Amino acid sequence: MNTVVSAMAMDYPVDKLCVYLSDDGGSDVTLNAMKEAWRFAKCWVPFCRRFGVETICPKAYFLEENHQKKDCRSDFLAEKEKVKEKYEAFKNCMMRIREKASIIMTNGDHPPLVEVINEKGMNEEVGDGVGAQNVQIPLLVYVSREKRPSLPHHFKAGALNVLLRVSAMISNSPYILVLDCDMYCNDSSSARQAMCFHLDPKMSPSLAFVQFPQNFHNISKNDIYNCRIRSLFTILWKGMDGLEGPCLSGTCFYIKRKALYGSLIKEDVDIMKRKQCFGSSNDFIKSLDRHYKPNHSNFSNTMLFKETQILASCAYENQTKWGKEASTCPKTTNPLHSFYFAKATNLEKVGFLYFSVVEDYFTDFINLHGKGWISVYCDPARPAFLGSCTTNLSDVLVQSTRWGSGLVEVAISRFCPLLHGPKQKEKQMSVLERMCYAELAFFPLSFIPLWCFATIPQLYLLNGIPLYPEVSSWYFIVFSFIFVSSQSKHIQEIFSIGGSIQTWRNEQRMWMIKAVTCHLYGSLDAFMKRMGMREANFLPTNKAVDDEQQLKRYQMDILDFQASNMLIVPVVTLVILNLVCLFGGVTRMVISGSVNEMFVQVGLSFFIVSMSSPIVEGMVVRKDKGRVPTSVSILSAVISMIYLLLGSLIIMYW
Ligand SMILES: O=c1ccn([C@@H]2O[C@H](COP(=O)(O)OP(=O)(O)O[C@H]3O[C@H](CO)[C@@H](O)[C@H](O)[C@H]3O)[C@@H](O)[C@H]2O)c(=O)[nH]1
Ligand SMILES: [Mn+2]
Repeated sequence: MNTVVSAMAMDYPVDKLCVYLSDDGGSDVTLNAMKEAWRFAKCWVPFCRRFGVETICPKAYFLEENHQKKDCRSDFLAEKEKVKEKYEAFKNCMMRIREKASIIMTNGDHPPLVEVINEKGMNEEVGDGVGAQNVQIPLLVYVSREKRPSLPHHFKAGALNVLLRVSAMISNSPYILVLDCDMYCNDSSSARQAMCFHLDPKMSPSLAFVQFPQNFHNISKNDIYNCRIRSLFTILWKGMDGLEGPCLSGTCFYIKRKALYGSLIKEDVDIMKRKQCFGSSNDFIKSLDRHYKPNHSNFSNTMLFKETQILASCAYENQTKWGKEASTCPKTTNPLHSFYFAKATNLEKVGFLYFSVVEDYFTDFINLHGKGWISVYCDPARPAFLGSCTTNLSDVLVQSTRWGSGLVEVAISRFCPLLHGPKQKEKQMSVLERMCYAELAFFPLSFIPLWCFATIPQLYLLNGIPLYPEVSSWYFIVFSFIFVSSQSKHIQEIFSIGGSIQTWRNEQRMWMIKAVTCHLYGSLDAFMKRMGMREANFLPTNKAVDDEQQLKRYQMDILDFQASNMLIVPVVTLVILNLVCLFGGVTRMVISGSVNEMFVQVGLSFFIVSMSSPIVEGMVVRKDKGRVPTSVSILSAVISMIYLLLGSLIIMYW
């Protein structure tokens, strides 16, 4: 509800701002809460506007109240007290709504419901005090699309497409801000900032979206899990901004509605063709017209109401081009065949695309940048939006697995960024921009070299067999140059944004952990999907923190190893393996005096072990609930022993 209220309080003409909330759970709790939020907005919005409040998210505003610069105007103080009271009442109301609700299982089986929130149906107990009755606030709309267990709903992309259609009927604004439910607006001027780009006559015709970085309000001091995804938002996106613009990042972007509709909105396209593409709704087709002005005061009008229900139904997208295209390709196992098929047909596709669970990346690559649109990165000093980051290892790994799976899925499909090209007459993406997309799609495959580096040199080290050049050899310089330069690049990047050596260690560690777990599983998942052995799924990240202890550990920068065995065991196994080999290898090296030959292997193991010190600590020193469970340590030790034993036997007798 803070997301909703903060969006409504943005500094933008009231009649041009409409807020839609998509409730995939289809729950009464959300709808009732929204009605209360609307009521609270009636005093919050005028308050923000009148006093130029910067922190427009009420929760954040009242939390930081004590740190604000003192504004002592008496009318402000009086008003603020009143608003605060209302806010408390609003909070209590939320509690009551939540308590009243029985345990609702969102079973993914409910009809569509679109409702414009307004006075009607509200039990009138307010009306006093602040921001009297007749204040104008932005329109607020609740949208819950139809869901049926047997029909695919395409996760977030599906929800966004329903929002696109429904909003076309009610407000049809040409620019849309997309926000995840775990983010809120932190700067009232972000819409105006974005419009500076969208209305710039030079770039406007080809500009598809303005991307803001994802920032988080709950990141711990040292960011042990690298939740801020530093390399994307501070390096890669800025670099791409120098080409044709950053990649769509799922949230915090202002997109041009037209960019998502494709080329079929050109005026000369006939209506039948449009219907084939956009579906059968006449009203929706009408909304594509440049001069169409919806009239939402008409919403009570049953016709409009009925139309939105149809647009939010499961069946609406059948035989249309919403989100798909991939399905029009005949099933074939020959990737080259399907690749050429795609080139030949290159069908129009509209909205957010369904092919991959990283709908943002894929939609952008195929439909936006892939079609010659550009984007802009806007990273103002005051974060425009703030979100909740994942605060425990388990969530981080689950989320990264999903990303890994979605990206590799694209990399190994006919949409592979290195192969897929647009039609001749469309504008081509530059080679460099394309390489950025390829790097994103392929990076999860780094699990292959990382697994090798973490297991093979160690096995040979233990057996006293050198694999790398001796320190005195010239080739040694090549190896050390690569290692040192890549690490210095990383360190330089971090220092340039004011990070510390601690940040560098955390990022290195998380990179290794993710590579050996998430990226391995994500890639396997993608390969299995490709072979038809698995269906797409989207595990949303936790939205509520219910383990206080866990949160405390996060805030104290202590790793929390409460996660499924599947995610933890590979990591612990590799750490034990490296510890054992480092110990054995160094002993052997000292005894036989083979420092010269074994230096690189010892160095590699030492590097891995030193980066993993918190894991070793979690195994042997810590006693709290977040430590590495003893059963995991034992299992991992057994696995690494088996590996070393079998490996050594093979080396000896091969
Ligand atoms: O079936 C679904 C699944 C998700 N969502 C929404 O999608 C958003 C993102 O989901 P979340 O669970 O927060 O996932 P994250 O891993 O935090 O999301 C990141 O990764 C996604 C792609 O995997 C991007 O779309 C997001 O913008 C990006 O923040 C949320 O608002 C969800 O409500 C739906 O509406 N329907
Ligand atoms: Mn999220």
